[in-house]
Amino acid sequence: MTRITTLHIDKESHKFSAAHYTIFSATERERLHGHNYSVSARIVAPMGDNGFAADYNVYKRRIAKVCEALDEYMVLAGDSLYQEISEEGDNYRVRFNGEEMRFLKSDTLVLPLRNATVEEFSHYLLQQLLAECEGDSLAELEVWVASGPGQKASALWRG
Ligand SMILES: Nc1nc2c(c(=O)[nH]1)N=C([C@H](O)[C@H](O)COP(=O)(O)OP(=O)(O)OP(=O)(O)O)CN2
Repeated sequence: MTRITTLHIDKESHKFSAAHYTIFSATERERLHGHNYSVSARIVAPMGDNGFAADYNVYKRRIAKVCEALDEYMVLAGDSLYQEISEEGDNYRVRFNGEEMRFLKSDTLVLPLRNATVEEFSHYLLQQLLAECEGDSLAELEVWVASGPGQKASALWRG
C-alpha cells in the first residue's frame, strides 16, 4: 500500500511586496496600492522509505524563489480584457477606460493574468512552482496567496 503524506509549508518569510490595482469592470478599477502578499503551499506526495516525501527545505527554497521574482514590482495584468498595454521607450503605457498610465518597465512586471487578484496570483505561482518541481512524484500541489490577514485564494494541481 502506498502511503501518501501532505506537507504544509506556511512560512512568514514567504512573501512578496507588490503594487497593483484590481479591475472590477471596463469602467471601474481600484486606485494603485500595494500589499505584502504571503504565499503558502500544500504538497501531497508518496512517503519514501526514509519517513518523508522530500526534504521540506527544498520546497521552502523553491517557494522563496518564486516569491522573490515578484518582490518590489508593480504588477500589471497582461491578459485583462479591459486594459491595453503597450511599450513606449522605458515605459509601459496602459490605457483603461479612457485614462492613460505610465509605469517604468524596470519597476514593472506584465504577467499573464486576467486581473491582479489573489486568485490569479495563486494560479500564476502554482505554475511557477510546478516548473520548479519537474521530475518530483507529486500527487497534488496547492498554492495559497493572501493579500492580508483573512483574505486569500488558492490554486490546485492534481497529478
Ligand atoms: N476576489 C477578489 N476580490 C478582491 C481582491 C482580490 O484579489 N480578489 N482584491 C482586492 C483589493 O486589491 C485589496 O484586497 C484591497 O482590499 P481591501 O479589503 O479594501 O483592503 P485591505 O486588504 O487593506 O483589507 P482590510 O480588510 O480593509 O484590512 C479587492 N477585492
